[in-house]
Amino acid sequence: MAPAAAASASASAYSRYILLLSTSDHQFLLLPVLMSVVAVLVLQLLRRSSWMRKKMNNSGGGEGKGLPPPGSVGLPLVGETLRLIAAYKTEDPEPFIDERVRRHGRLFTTHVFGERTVFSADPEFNRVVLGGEGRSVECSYPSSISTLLGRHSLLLMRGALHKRMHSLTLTRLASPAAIRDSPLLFHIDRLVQTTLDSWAPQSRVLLLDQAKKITFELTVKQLVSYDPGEWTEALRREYLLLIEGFFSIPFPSFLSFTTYGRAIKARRKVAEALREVIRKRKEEKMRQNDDHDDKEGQGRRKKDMVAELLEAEEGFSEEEMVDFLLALLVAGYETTPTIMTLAVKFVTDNPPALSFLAEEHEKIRARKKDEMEPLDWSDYKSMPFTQCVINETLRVANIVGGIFRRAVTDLHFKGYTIPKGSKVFASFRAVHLDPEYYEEARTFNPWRWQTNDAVQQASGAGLFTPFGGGARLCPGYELARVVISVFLHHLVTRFSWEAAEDKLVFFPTTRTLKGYPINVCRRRKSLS
Ligand code: HEM
Repeated sequence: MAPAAAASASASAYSRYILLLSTSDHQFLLLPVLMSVVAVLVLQLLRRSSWMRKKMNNSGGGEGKGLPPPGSVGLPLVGETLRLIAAYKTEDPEPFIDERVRRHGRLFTTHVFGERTVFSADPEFNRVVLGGEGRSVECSYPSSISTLLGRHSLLLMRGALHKRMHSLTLTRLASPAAIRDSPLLFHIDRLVQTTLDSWAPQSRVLLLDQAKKITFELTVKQLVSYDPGEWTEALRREYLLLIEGFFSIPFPSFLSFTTYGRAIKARRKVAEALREVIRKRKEEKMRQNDDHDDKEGQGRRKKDMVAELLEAEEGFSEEEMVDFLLALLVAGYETTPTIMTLAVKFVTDNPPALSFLAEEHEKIRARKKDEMEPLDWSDYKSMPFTQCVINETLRVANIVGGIFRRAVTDLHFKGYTIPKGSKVFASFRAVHLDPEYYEEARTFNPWRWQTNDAVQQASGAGLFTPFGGGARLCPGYELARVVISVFLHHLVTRFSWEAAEDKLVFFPTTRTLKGYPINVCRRRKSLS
């Protein structure tokens, strides 16, 4: 989630503030609100005149200089935020973008979440934005979000350190080679099976909760090598409070009774727990270093993220390590489980896709010696239709709908000039659901990914970017696929289910309203 949650969370915090202002029992706020409206109007007039000056200067300028993209900035203060929220709270938010693309083209100006924003539904422009990280654009988060993430988190790092830590995360934690050559796939398989075995033979489960539990336990294992147990559960309880903070109004943190205040307190506790682990591991490492002949001890050394950080030549401080680990814990939490859940929802709603999927996994199971045998890398590589289901879920659900960036130079594109300092939103969703690029774009059709190289071609053209791209390409992209695949494997080979009534919404994040309750019926059990 991190980026997704962080982006949509900052959006959400602002929108809640706006919604609060618009309720009638807050008349005592009327005067300050009126004064702010007047101030904002004056500011907008001033800004407009500075844009006009820029326009005039540009009109005589060289090639590539031009006006900012056309559009509408809506109401003072709120801009088009309320319209956007209203659209994204429904099952069909597309008209919000369709309407503006029809009126202004794929690059348009709007005003959302407190700021004039250039909105891109253009795959070419999105490629420019993704590729321009650190040169023409950079990501920026509000301070309330940065405080929760920690200033040394990967999401907030820049420059050479970001490059180094991004590559470390990718190669050590989540690259195909890291997964293939380590016991990670075994751990994933075991965690999924243990969770599924904990379901009563006939029961109702909230699929999203179960998926979140699996991904949290897996990430803890990868970061600090702890197996599920009391420590992990206690950490998860604090962590859930922390996550809520991303979606709350950032009241001053000393107001500890507010959601944001509680989140800050929970962050301190999570950080303290991680700091303690780091200290213990430092002591262990020192003991092992003192005893050069302790071959057994060296063999016991853990190969997790803490080990990587302790061995890094940069010599990270405890605070840096804590921030880095904590943000990784946040990163996969909303995204992977939501895609796990929605993949199940979409195939449940599409019986031919479900039976195709089940057939693929039954074939894999049939090759196994016994029910308990975990999946291996070659099994994972023989799930072509599962990958189609995952791609199509990513395309249709768009858990990370797009990315916010700030232009650090003037951007010139198709005759427009986007002035330095502008906020830009590269919408992946708009491209993924554009009928110009996808046949029957708004229909779930996993078979569209069956042709050779369909993913590579679409990604290369900027038409399929669920994991972003460029320097900030999601380092968890393969890990997420593996976890979702293993989960689908065990679910479809061991259970049948019926889904209860639920509804898909897209604000403040993409999710089903009730967490997708399903009534499951066990067909067989693997672990005893
Ligand atoms: C289906 C699951 C996932 C999706 C759709 C997803 C999507 C994304 C996207 C679009 C970005 C780019 C954000 C930007 O450019 O601002 C990103 C970044 C990131 N993702 Fe993921 N992600 C997923 C799972 C994971 C997992 C499992 C991890 C854990 C390792 C992870 C860790 C991160 C990190 C650390 C970043 C920040 C990278 C940076 O700023 O350098 N993600 N993710």
